[in-house]
Amino acid sequence: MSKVYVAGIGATKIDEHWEKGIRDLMVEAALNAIKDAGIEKKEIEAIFVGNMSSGYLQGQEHLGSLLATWLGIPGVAANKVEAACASGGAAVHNAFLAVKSGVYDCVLVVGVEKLTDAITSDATDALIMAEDQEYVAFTGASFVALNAFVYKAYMKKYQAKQEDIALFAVHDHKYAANNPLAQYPKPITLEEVLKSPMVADPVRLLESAPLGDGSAALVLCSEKKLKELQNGDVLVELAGSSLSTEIFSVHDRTDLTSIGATVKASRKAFQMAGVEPKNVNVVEVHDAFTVLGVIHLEDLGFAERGSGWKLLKEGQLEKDGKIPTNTMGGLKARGHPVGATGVYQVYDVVTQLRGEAGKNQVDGAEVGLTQNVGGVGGTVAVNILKRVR
Ligand SMILES: CC(=O)SCCNC(=O)CCNC(=O)[C@H](O)C(C)(C)COP(=O)(O)OP(=O)(O)OC[C@H]1O[C@@H](n2cnc3c(N)ncnc32)[C@H](O)[C@@H]1OP(=O)(O)O
Repeated sequence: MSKVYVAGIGATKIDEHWEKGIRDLMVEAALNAIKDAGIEKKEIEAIFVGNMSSGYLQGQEHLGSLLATWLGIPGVAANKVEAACASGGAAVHNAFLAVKSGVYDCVLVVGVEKLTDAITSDATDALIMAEDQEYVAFTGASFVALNAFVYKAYMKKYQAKQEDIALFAVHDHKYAANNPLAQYPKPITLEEVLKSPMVADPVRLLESAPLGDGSAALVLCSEKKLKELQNGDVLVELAGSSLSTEIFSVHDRTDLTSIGATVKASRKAFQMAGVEPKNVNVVEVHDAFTVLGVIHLEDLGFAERGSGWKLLKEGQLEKDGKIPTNTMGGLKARGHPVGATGVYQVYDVVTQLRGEAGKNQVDGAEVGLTQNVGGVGGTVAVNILKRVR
Protein backbone atom coordinates (compact mmCIF):
# COMPACT_ATOMS: atom_id res chain seq x y z
CA MET A 1 0.00 0.00 0.00
CA SER A 2 1.17 3.50 -0.80
CA LYS A 3 1.83 6.27 1.68
CA VAL A 4 -0.48 9.26 1.20
CA TYR A 5 0.79 12.85 1.05
CA VAL A 6 -0.93 16.24 1.10
CA ALA A 7 0.60 17.87 -1.97
CA GLY A 8 -1.53 21.01 -2.01
CA ILE A 9 -4.11 22.98 0.00
CA GLY A 10 -6.57 25.74 -0.92
CA ALA A 11 -9.55 27.47 0.68
CA THR A 12 -11.90 30.43 0.48
CA LYS A 13 -12.59 32.80 3.33
CA ILE A 14 -15.60 31.64 5.35
CA ASP A 15 -18.35 34.24 5.32
CA GLU A 16 -21.89 34.97 4.33
CA HIS A 17 -20.98 34.93 0.63
CA TRP A 18 -24.02 36.67 -0.85
CA GLU A 19 -21.99 37.41 -4.00
CA LYS A 20 -20.74 33.86 -4.63
CA GLY A 21 -22.56 30.63 -5.47
CA ILE A 22 -21.53 27.09 -4.57
CA ARG A 23 -19.76 26.80 -7.95
CA ASP A 24 -17.62 29.90 -7.33
CA LEU A 25 -16.61 28.67 -3.89
CA MET A 26 -15.66 25.15 -4.99
CA VAL A 27 -13.73 26.22 -8.07
CA GLU A 28 -11.80 28.89 -6.14
CA ALA A 29 -10.73 26.43 -3.42
CA ALA A 30 -9.91 23.65 -5.92
CA LEU A 31 -7.80 25.88 -8.17
CA ASN A 32 -5.90 27.20 -5.14
CA ALA A 33 -5.07 23.63 -4.05
CA ILE A 34 -4.05 22.57 -7.57
CA LYS A 35 -1.77 25.61 -7.88
CA ASP A 36 -0.31 24.95 -4.43
CA ALA A 37 0.45 21.34 -5.43
CA GLY A 38 2.19 22.52 -8.59
CA ILE A 39 0.24 20.12 -10.80
CA GLU A 40 -1.85 20.48 -13.95
CA LYS A 41 -5.62 19.94 -13.63
CA LYS A 42 -5.36 17.03 -16.04
CA GLU A 43 -3.19 15.11 -13.57
CA ILE A 44 -6.17 14.64 -11.23
CA GLU A 45 -7.65 11.15 -11.51
CA ALA A 46 -10.49 11.31 -8.98
CA ILE A 47 -12.56 13.88 -7.09
CA PHE A 48 -14.19 13.50 -3.66
CA VAL A 49 -16.62 16.26 -2.67
CA GLY A 50 -17.75 16.51 0.97
CA ASN A 51 -21.12 18.24 1.28
CA MET A 52 -24.26 17.83 3.36
CA SER A 53 -27.10 19.86 1.93
CA SER A 54 -26.55 21.21 -1.58
CA GLY A 55 -29.54 19.19 -2.81
CA TYR A 56 -31.81 20.65 -0.14
CA LEU A 57 -30.50 24.22 -0.12
CA GLN A 58 -29.35 24.82 -3.71
CA GLY A 59 -31.45 22.18 -5.49
CA GLN A 60 -28.11 20.88 -6.81
CA GLU A 61 -27.08 17.36 -5.79
CA HIS A 62 -24.52 16.04 -8.27
CA LEU A 63 -21.50 18.03 -7.10
CA GLY A 64 -18.69 15.57 -7.91
CA SER A 65 -19.43 15.36 -11.60
CA LEU A 66 -20.39 19.03 -11.75
CA LEU A 67 -17.00 20.03 -10.32
CA ALA A 68 -15.23 17.84 -12.88
CA THR A 69 -17.03 19.76 -15.64
CA TRP A 70 -16.48 23.17 -14.01
CA LEU A 71 -12.75 22.42 -13.76
CA GLY A 72 -12.65 21.21 -17.34
CA ILE A 73 -11.59 17.65 -16.48
CA PRO A 74 -14.55 15.44 -17.44
CA GLY A 75 -13.55 11.79 -17.43
CA VAL A 76 -12.21 11.69 -13.88
CA ALA A 77 -13.86 9.45 -11.26
CA ALA A 78 -16.11 11.79 -9.25
CA ASN A 79 -17.83 11.15 -5.93
CA LYS A 80 -19.94 13.09 -3.46
CA VAL A 81 -19.55 12.01 0.17
CA GLU A 82 -22.27 12.80 2.71
CA ALA A 83 -21.92 12.34 6.48
CA ALA A 84 -23.74 15.45 7.77
CA CYS A 85 -21.26 17.84 9.45
CA ALA A 86 -18.55 15.16 9.04
CA SER A 87 -18.93 15.11 5.25
CA GLY A 88 -15.57 16.87 4.78
CA GLY A 89 -13.66 14.51 7.08
CA ALA A 90 -15.38 11.52 5.46
CA ALA A 91 -14.40 12.81 2.01
CA VAL A 92 -10.77 13.05 3.16
CA HIS A 93 -11.02 9.48 4.50
CA ASN A 94 -12.42 8.14 1.21
CA ALA A 95 -9.76 9.97 -0.79
CA PHE A 96 -7.11 8.56 1.57
CA LEU A 97 -8.37 5.01 0.88
CA ALA A 98 -8.36 5.67 -2.87
CA VAL A 99 -4.67 6.63 -2.85
CA LYS A 100 -3.60 4.18 -0.15
CA SER A 101 -5.06 1.28 -2.15
CA GLY A 102 -2.91 2.18 -5.15
CA VAL A 103 -5.91 2.69 -7.45
CA TYR A 104 -5.22 6.43 -7.85
CA ASP A 105 -2.01 8.47 -7.59
CA CYS A 106 -3.49 11.97 -7.54
CA VAL A 107 -6.91 12.93 -6.13
CA LEU A 108 -8.71 16.15 -5.31
CA VAL A 109 -10.79 16.52 -2.14
CA VAL A 110 -13.17 19.49 -1.92
CA GLY A 111 -15.43 20.31 1.03
CA VAL A 112 -18.18 22.84 0.45
CA GLU A 113 -21.32 24.22 2.05
CA LYS A 114 -23.45 27.23 1.28
CA LEU A 115 -25.82 27.92 4.16
CA THR A 116 -26.72 31.55 3.51
CA ASP A 117 -28.71 32.81 0.54
CA ALA A 118 -30.23 29.33 0.15
CA ILE A 119 -32.39 28.94 -2.92
CA THR A 120 -34.85 26.25 -1.88
CA SER A 121 -35.04 26.10 1.92
CA ASP A 122 -33.71 27.24 5.29
CA ALA A 123 -30.35 26.33 6.88
CA THR A 124 -31.83 25.39 10.28
CA ASP A 125 -34.25 22.97 8.57
CA ALA A 126 -31.35 21.51 6.60
CA LEU A 127 -29.16 21.02 9.69
CA ILE A 128 -31.74 19.07 11.70
CA MET A 129 -31.84 16.55 8.85
CA ALA A 130 -28.61 15.24 10.42
CA GLU A 131 -30.83 13.67 13.14
CA ASP A 132 -33.31 10.81 12.76
CA GLN A 133 -36.30 12.71 11.39
CA GLU A 134 -38.86 9.98 12.12
CA TYR A 135 -38.27 10.62 15.82
CA VAL A 136 -37.17 14.24 15.97
CA ALA A 137 -39.12 16.15 13.31
CA PHE A 138 -42.38 16.29 15.28
CA THR A 139 -40.65 17.66 18.40
CA GLY A 140 -39.56 20.83 16.58
CA ALA A 141 -36.07 20.55 18.12
CA SER A 142 -33.23 22.38 16.37
CA PHE A 143 -29.64 21.19 16.35
CA VAL A 144 -28.78 23.73 19.02
CA ALA A 145 -31.56 22.31 21.24
CA LEU A 146 -30.18 18.77 20.96
CA ASN A 147 -26.72 19.96 21.94
CA ALA A 148 -28.24 21.80 24.90
CA PHE A 149 -29.15 18.35 26.32
CA VAL A 150 -25.50 17.33 25.98
CA TYR A 151 -24.37 20.55 27.72
CA LYS A 152 -26.73 20.01 30.68
CA ALA A 153 -25.77 16.34 31.01
CA TYR A 154 -22.04 17.21 31.08
CA MET A 155 -22.39 19.98 33.67
CA LYS A 156 -24.53 17.74 35.90
CA LYS A 157 -22.31 14.67 35.68
CA TYR A 158 -19.02 16.47 36.30
CA GLN A 159 -20.17 19.47 38.36
CA ALA A 160 -18.62 21.71 35.67
CA LYS A 161 -19.51 25.39 35.41
CA GLN A 162 -20.71 27.15 32.27
CA GLU A 163 -18.19 29.98 32.76
CA ASP A 164 -15.37 27.43 32.46
CA ILE A 165 -16.79 25.63 29.41
CA ALA A 166 -17.75 28.87 27.63
CA LEU A 167 -14.05 29.83 27.65
CA PHE A 168 -13.73 27.66 24.52
CA ALA A 169 -15.42 30.43 22.51
CA VAL A 170 -13.01 33.06 23.88
CA HIS A 171 -10.07 30.77 23.03
CA ASP A 172 -11.24 30.22 19.44
CA HIS A 173 -11.90 33.90 18.75
CA LYS A 174 -8.41 34.83 20.01
CA TYR A 175 -6.84 32.64 17.32
CA ALA A 176 -9.36 33.48 14.58
CA ALA A 177 -8.29 37.10 14.95
CA ASN A 178 -5.03 36.14 13.17
CA ASN A 179 -6.63 33.93 10.51
CA PRO A 180 -7.45 35.77 7.26
CA LEU A 181 -9.92 33.02 6.28
CA ALA A 182 -11.93 33.16 9.52
CA GLN A 183 -15.58 34.20 9.57
CA TYR A 184 -15.30 36.05 12.90
CA PRO A 185 -11.70 37.33 13.11
CA LYS A 186 -12.15 39.26 16.35
CA PRO A 187 -11.46 38.60 20.04
CA ILE A 188 -14.41 38.30 22.45
CA THR A 189 -14.58 38.26 26.25
CA LEU A 190 -16.09 35.67 28.58
CA GLU A 191 -18.51 38.31 29.80
CA GLU A 192 -19.75 38.90 26.23
CA VAL A 193 -20.25 35.16 25.74
CA LEU A 194 -22.20 34.71 28.97
CA LYS A 195 -24.37 37.76 28.25
CA SER A 196 -25.07 36.88 24.60
CA PRO A 197 -28.65 35.83 23.71
CA MET A 198 -29.78 32.39 24.87
CA VAL A 199 -30.42 30.14 21.86
CA ALA A 200 -31.43 26.93 23.67
CA ASP A 201 -30.85 26.82 27.42
CA PRO A 202 -27.95 26.77 28.35
CA VAL A 203 -26.36 27.30 24.89
CA ARG A 204 -25.75 30.99 24.16
CA LEU A 205 -25.30 32.59 20.74
CA LEU A 206 -21.58 33.14 21.26
CA GLU A 207 -21.12 29.50 22.24
CA SER A 208 -22.56 28.29 18.91
CA ALA A 209 -20.73 27.76 15.65
CA PRO A 210 -22.07 30.31 13.16
CA LEU A 211 -23.84 29.74 9.85
CA GLY A 212 -21.51 30.50 6.96
CA ASP A 213 -20.38 29.57 3.46
CA GLY A 214 -17.01 28.25 2.37
CA SER A 215 -14.98 25.69 0.52
CA ALA A 216 -11.62 24.06 1.24
CA ALA A 217 -9.61 21.69 -0.94
CA LEU A 218 -6.66 19.30 -0.79
CA VAL A 219 -4.61 17.47 -3.39
CA LEU A 220 -3.57 14.04 -2.11
CA CYS A 221 -0.93 12.03 -3.89
CA SER A 222 0.87 8.68 -3.69
CA GLU A 223 4.59 8.05 -3.17
CA LYS A 224 4.90 7.37 -6.91
CA LYS A 225 3.33 10.71 -7.83
CA LEU A 226 5.35 12.52 -5.21
CA LYS A 227 8.59 11.60 -7.01
CA GLU A 228 7.33 13.59 -10.04
CA LEU A 229 6.53 16.57 -7.80
CA GLN A 230 9.76 16.65 -5.78
CA ASN A 231 10.49 20.30 -5.14
CA GLY A 232 12.13 20.32 -1.73
CA ASP A 233 9.18 21.99 0.02
CA VAL A 234 7.95 20.94 3.43
CA LEU A 235 6.07 17.68 3.06
CA VAL A 236 3.06 16.47 5.05
CA GLU A 237 1.88 12.87 5.17
CA LEU A 238 -1.71 11.86 5.88
CA ALA A 239 -0.50 9.06 8.10
CA GLY A 240 -3.74 7.82 9.66
CA SER A 241 -7.40 8.17 8.72
CA SER A 242 -10.42 6.55 10.30
CA LEU A 243 -14.20 6.82 10.27
CA SER A 244 -16.58 5.45 12.88
CA THR A 245 -20.26 5.62 13.82
CA GLU A 246 -22.15 5.84 17.12
CA ILE A 247 -25.72 4.93 18.16
CA PHE A 248 -27.33 7.56 16.01
CA SER A 249 -29.84 9.49 18.05
CA VAL A 250 -29.51 11.43 21.28
CA HIS A 251 -32.67 9.79 22.68
CA ASP A 252 -31.21 6.28 22.25
CA ARG A 253 -27.97 6.94 24.12
CA THR A 254 -27.35 6.15 27.76
CA ASP A 255 -24.46 8.63 28.13
CA LEU A 256 -24.45 12.00 26.36
CA THR A 257 -21.09 13.05 27.80
CA SER A 258 -18.93 10.95 25.46
CA ILE A 259 -19.07 10.05 21.77
CA GLY A 260 -18.03 6.44 21.22
CA ALA A 261 -17.30 7.11 17.54
CA THR A 262 -14.55 9.57 18.50
CA VAL A 263 -12.95 7.01 20.80
CA LYS A 264 -13.06 4.26 18.14
CA ALA A 265 -11.97 6.41 15.20
CA SER A 266 -9.11 8.05 17.08
CA ARG A 267 -7.70 4.81 18.49
CA LYS A 268 -7.62 3.32 14.99
CA ALA A 269 -6.09 6.44 13.44
CA PHE A 270 -3.43 6.62 16.18
CA GLN A 271 -2.53 2.98 15.56
CA MET A 272 -2.37 3.49 11.79
CA ALA A 273 -0.14 6.56 12.14
CA GLY A 274 2.05 4.94 14.82
CA VAL A 275 1.56 7.80 17.28
CA GLU A 276 -0.06 8.33 20.70
CA PRO A 277 -1.93 11.35 22.08
CA LYS A 278 1.28 12.51 23.82
CA ASN A 279 3.02 12.82 20.42
CA VAL A 280 0.42 15.22 18.98
CA ASN A 281 1.50 18.88 18.72
CA VAL A 282 -1.62 20.48 17.25
CA VAL A 283 -5.29 19.50 17.34
CA GLU A 284 -8.47 20.62 15.59
CA VAL A 285 -11.61 19.51 17.43
CA HIS A 286 -15.20 19.85 16.22
CA ASP A 287 -16.45 22.41 18.74
CA ALA A 288 -19.78 23.20 17.10
CA PHE A 289 -20.84 24.15 20.64
CA THR A 290 -18.38 24.95 23.45
CA VAL A 291 -19.20 21.85 25.49
CA LEU A 292 -18.45 19.60 22.53
CA GLY A 293 -14.87 20.89 22.36
CA VAL A 294 -14.37 19.83 25.97
CA ILE A 295 -15.94 16.39 25.45
CA HIS A 296 -13.88 15.75 22.31
CA LEU A 297 -10.59 16.43 24.12
CA GLU A 298 -11.55 13.73 26.62
CA ASP A 299 -12.69 11.21 23.99
CA LEU A 300 -9.49 11.73 21.99
CA GLY A 301 -7.39 10.85 25.04
CA PHE A 302 -5.95 14.33 25.71
CA ALA A 303 -7.78 14.75 29.05
CA GLU A 304 -9.27 12.57 31.77
CA ARG A 305 -13.06 12.17 31.78
CA GLY A 306 -14.74 15.25 33.21
CA SER A 307 -11.58 17.36 33.09
CA GLY A 308 -11.35 18.66 29.50
CA TRP A 309 -12.49 22.10 30.73
CA LYS A 310 -9.54 22.19 33.16
CA LEU A 311 -7.04 22.06 30.26
CA LEU A 312 -8.87 25.04 28.78
CA LYS A 313 -8.90 26.99 32.04
CA GLU A 314 -5.20 26.28 32.70
CA GLY A 315 -4.23 27.61 29.26
CA GLN A 316 -3.05 24.21 28.04
CA LEU A 317 -4.87 24.67 24.69
CA GLU A 318 -2.80 27.76 23.82
CA LYS A 319 -0.18 27.57 21.07
CA ASP A 320 2.55 27.18 23.69
CA GLY A 321 0.44 24.92 25.94
CA LYS A 322 0.47 21.16 26.48
CA ILE A 323 -1.96 20.44 23.65
CA PRO A 324 -2.41 23.41 21.25
CA THR A 325 -6.02 23.22 20.06
CA ASN A 326 -8.08 25.03 17.41
CA THR A 327 -5.16 27.34 16.73
CA MET A 328 -6.80 28.86 13.62
CA GLY A 329 -10.15 29.65 15.30
CA GLY A 330 -12.03 26.35 15.44
CA LEU A 331 -15.63 25.95 14.38
CA LYS A 332 -16.74 28.76 16.64
CA ALA A 333 -14.72 31.55 15.04
CA ARG A 334 -12.95 30.27 11.90
CA GLY A 335 -16.45 29.08 11.03
CA HIS A 336 -18.43 25.91 10.32
CA PRO A 337 -19.56 25.59 6.71
CA VAL A 338 -20.83 22.13 7.59
CA GLY A 339 -19.64 19.77 4.82
CA ALA A 340 -16.46 21.80 4.30
CA THR A 341 -15.36 21.87 7.94
CA GLY A 342 -13.45 18.55 7.98
CA VAL A 343 -11.39 19.75 5.01
CA TYR A 344 -10.75 23.18 6.61
CA GLN A 345 -9.47 21.35 9.69
CA VAL A 346 -6.89 19.47 7.59
CA TYR A 347 -6.04 22.75 5.79
CA ASP A 348 -5.41 24.37 9.20
CA VAL A 349 -3.24 21.54 10.51
CA VAL A 350 -1.19 21.38 7.28
CA THR A 351 -0.69 25.16 7.58
CA GLN A 352 0.71 24.60 11.08
CA LEU A 353 2.93 21.65 10.06
CA ARG A 354 4.34 23.68 7.18
CA GLY A 355 5.18 26.51 9.60
CA GLU A 356 2.88 28.93 7.75
CA ALA A 357 0.47 29.85 10.58
CA GLY A 358 1.93 33.32 11.21
CA LYS A 359 1.12 34.70 14.68
CA ASN A 360 -0.72 31.45 15.50
CA GLN A 361 2.28 29.24 14.72
CA VAL A 362 2.92 26.36 17.13
CA ASP A 363 6.72 26.13 17.33
CA GLY A 364 8.12 22.85 16.02
CA ALA A 365 4.73 21.28 15.21
CA GLU A 366 5.32 17.87 13.63
CA VAL A 367 2.16 15.84 14.29
CA GLY A 368 -1.43 17.10 14.01
CA LEU A 369 -4.88 15.60 14.46
CA THR A 370 -8.31 16.59 13.15
CA GLN A 371 -11.63 15.37 14.53
CA ASN A 372 -14.80 16.04 12.52
CA VAL A 373 -18.27 15.12 13.83
CA GLY A 374 -21.53 14.51 11.96
CA GLY A 375 -24.91 14.86 13.68
CA VAL A 376 -24.74 14.69 17.47
CA GLY A 377 -21.84 12.27 17.05
CA GLY A 378 -23.51 9.86 14.61
CA THR A 379 -20.32 9.82 12.51
CA VAL A 380 -16.77 10.86 13.42
CA ALA A 381 -13.77 11.17 11.10
CA VAL A 382 -10.26 11.41 12.56
CA ASN A 383 -7.26 12.28 10.40
CA ILE A 384 -3.65 12.33 11.61
CA LEU A 385 -0.97 14.27 9.74
CA LYS A 386 2.82 14.18 10.07
CA ARG A 387 5.47 16.52 8.82
CA VAL A 388 7.98 14.24 7.10
CA ARG A 389 10.55 16.79 5.93
C1 LIG B 1 -22.17 18.24 14.62
C2 LIG B 1 -22.41 19.67 14.31
O1 LIG B 1 -21.59 20.28 13.72
S1 LIG B 1 -23.87 20.40 14.81
C3 LIG B 1 -23.73 22.11 14.40
C4 LIG B 1 -24.38 22.47 13.15
N1 LIG B 1 -24.46 23.94 13.10
C5 LIG B 1 -25.40 24.61 13.76
O2 LIG B 1 -26.26 24.03 14.42
C6 LIG B 1 -25.37 26.12 13.65
C7 LIG B 1 -25.63 26.76 14.98
N2 LIG B 1 -25.76 28.21 14.83
C8 LIG B 1 -26.95 28.78 14.51
O3 LIG B 1 -27.95 28.10 14.29
C9 LIG B 1 -26.99 30.28 14.40
O4 LIG B 1 -25.71 30.79 14.12
C10 LIG B 1 -27.52 30.94 15.72
C11 LIG B 1 -28.93 30.38 16.01
C12 LIG B 1 -26.60 30.63 16.88
C13 LIG B 1 -27.56 32.45 15.55
O5 LIG B 1 -28.33 32.73 14.40
P1 LIG B 1 -29.24 34.03 14.32
O6 LIG B 1 -30.13 34.11 15.50
O7 LIG B 1 -29.83 34.02 12.96
O8 LIG B 1 -28.20 35.16 14.49
P2 LIG B 1 -27.98 36.36 13.51
O9 LIG B 1 -27.46 35.83 12.21
O10 LIG B 1 -29.23 37.19 13.51
O11 LIG B 1 -26.79 37.11 14.20
C14 LIG B 1 -26.94 38.10 15.17
C15 LIG B 1 -25.60 38.79 15.30
O12 LIG B 1 -24.66 37.91 15.94
C16 LIG B 1 -23.59 37.58 15.06
N3 LIG B 1 -23.45 36.15 15.19
C17 LIG B 1 -24.35 35.22 14.89
N4 LIG B 1 -23.89 34.01 15.20
C18 LIG B 1 -22.67 34.20 15.71
C19 LIG B 1 -21.72 33.33 16.22
N5 LIG B 1 -21.97 32.03 16.31
N6 LIG B 1 -20.56 33.87 16.65
C20 LIG B 1 -20.33 35.19 16.61
N7 LIG B 1 -21.22 36.07 16.16
C21 LIG B 1 -22.38 35.56 15.71
C22 LIG B 1 -24.04 37.97 13.68
O13 LIG B 1 -22.95 38.39 12.86
C23 LIG B 1 -24.95 39.12 13.96
O14 LIG B 1 -24.16 40.29 14.20
P3 LIG B 1 -24.63 41.70 13.63
O15 LIG B 1 -25.97 41.93 14.28
O16 LIG B 1 -23.56 42.63 14.08
O17 LIG B 1 -24.73 41.51 12.17
